Amino acid sequence: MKRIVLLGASGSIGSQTIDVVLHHKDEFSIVAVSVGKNIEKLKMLLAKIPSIQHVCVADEQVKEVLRLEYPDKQWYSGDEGLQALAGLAEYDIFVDAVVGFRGLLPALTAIANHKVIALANKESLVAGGPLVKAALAKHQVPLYPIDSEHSAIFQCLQGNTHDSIDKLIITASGGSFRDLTREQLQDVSVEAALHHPNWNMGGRITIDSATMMNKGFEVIEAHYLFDIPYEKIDVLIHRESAIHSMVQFQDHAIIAQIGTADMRLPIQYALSYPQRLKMYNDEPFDFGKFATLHFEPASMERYPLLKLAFEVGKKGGNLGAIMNAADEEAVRLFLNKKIAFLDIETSVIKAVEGVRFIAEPTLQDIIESDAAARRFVKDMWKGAME
Ligand SMILES: NC(=O)C1=CN([C@@H]2O[C@H](COP(=O)(O)OP(=O)(O)OC[C@H]3O[C@@H](n4cnc5c(N)ncnc54)[C@H](OP(=O)(O)O)[C@@H]3O)[C@@H](O)[C@H]2O)C=CC1
Ligand SMILES: CC(=O)[C@@H](O)[C@H](O)COP(=O)(O)O
Ligand SMILES: [Mn+2]
Repeated sequence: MKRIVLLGASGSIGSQTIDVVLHHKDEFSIVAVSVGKNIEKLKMLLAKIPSIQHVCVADEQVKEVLRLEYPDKQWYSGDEGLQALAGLAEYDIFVDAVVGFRGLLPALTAIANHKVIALANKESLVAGGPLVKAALAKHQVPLYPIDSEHSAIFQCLQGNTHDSIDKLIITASGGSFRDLTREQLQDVSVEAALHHPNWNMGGRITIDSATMMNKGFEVIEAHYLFDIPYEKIDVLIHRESAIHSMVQFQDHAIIAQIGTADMRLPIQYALSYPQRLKMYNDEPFDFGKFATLHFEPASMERYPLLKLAFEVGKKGGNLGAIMNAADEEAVRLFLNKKIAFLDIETSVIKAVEGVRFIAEPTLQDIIESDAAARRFVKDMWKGAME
């Protein structure tokens, strides 16, 4: 029985992780969860999953109220609470499914605590890739990707050596606005942006898919996860999201992982690796629904944030932290209808140019760069927020 600590239990990945766990009760149990503000969902989880002993919520006062209601649980709050869950002794797998930069410190704590990492929180690698890699090596801890493309690549690599890889081919749906020109992006709505063609996900990542910031993050994530130089990572637009990514080998063989657009497979594989468990929904991929698959190289002109991510990845330093933080703030402003869709790109590009570059950042530098990039974007749009 593998015991799981799950950050972000109320979110899209969190909910699907719980679904996987509850369908494999002999394999997994959840001992700790965190949510942000969704207390209704938390109460539902506590009623349904008695094995949960430790609970973290975002707000300290909310925690105190819940402590009185559920005195048999251990309660935590805020970012310190997330780290406390990561540092618990009695568990096996740390599932990082909280959104944003706040996933980084708990990931580092869980690694230092010698727990197996199942990583959905790609921001940890975008902002702190070298720190995460160094910690994994130091503590000899495995990390399994949950992100669908990286799970696909991880699956394609099974049984193949690193030196046999020619390149990674990361597929991209193109996002909510893939059929619009850049001119047509001027005044698109939040509601339209939140309508992803193939996946049902949290708000931030859905907007990131539309700007292709998500794909840029995934390029950096792949660079760190698989130790592959940026020159050997391609992005291919594939509208159907049937092929979740591919690896081209030295002999030009290409291995692809195909499946329904359903995160329960990558989540389950990260939890059960190296085993493959039965998928309980019994809805295997239906080739009849995918008679034609489309492929097209991703245009760097159409998607400037994808271009920026390659540049940021190659320059390294604190630029990943700056890019992620600026994007987090800009997406929040867009979702709150304070800025327009294309202002997200402007915010991120200007923050990457404007916030001080540090070539070899410490963890403290990364934390400060994150804060500086957020201030930069807030200052940029001060007028819009009043
Ligand atoms: N959704 C997907 O299919 C995929 C997601 N990912 C990655 O997985 C991660 C999670 O994404 P997703 O599940 O879509 O996101 P969601 O927005 O659906 O969920 C985010 C989770 O983080 C919690 N959270 C938000 N703010 C805070 C806070 N201030 N303090 C503590 N917890 C907080 C939310 O809590 P609450 O709602 O209670 O406020 C929720 O549990 C991201 O890093 C994303 O990039 C990667 C691949 C696919
Ligand atoms: C499900 C998943 O892994 C997301 O990151 C997904 O990749 C988003 O789709 P696109 O970024 O390809 O639009
Ligand atoms: Mn992905």
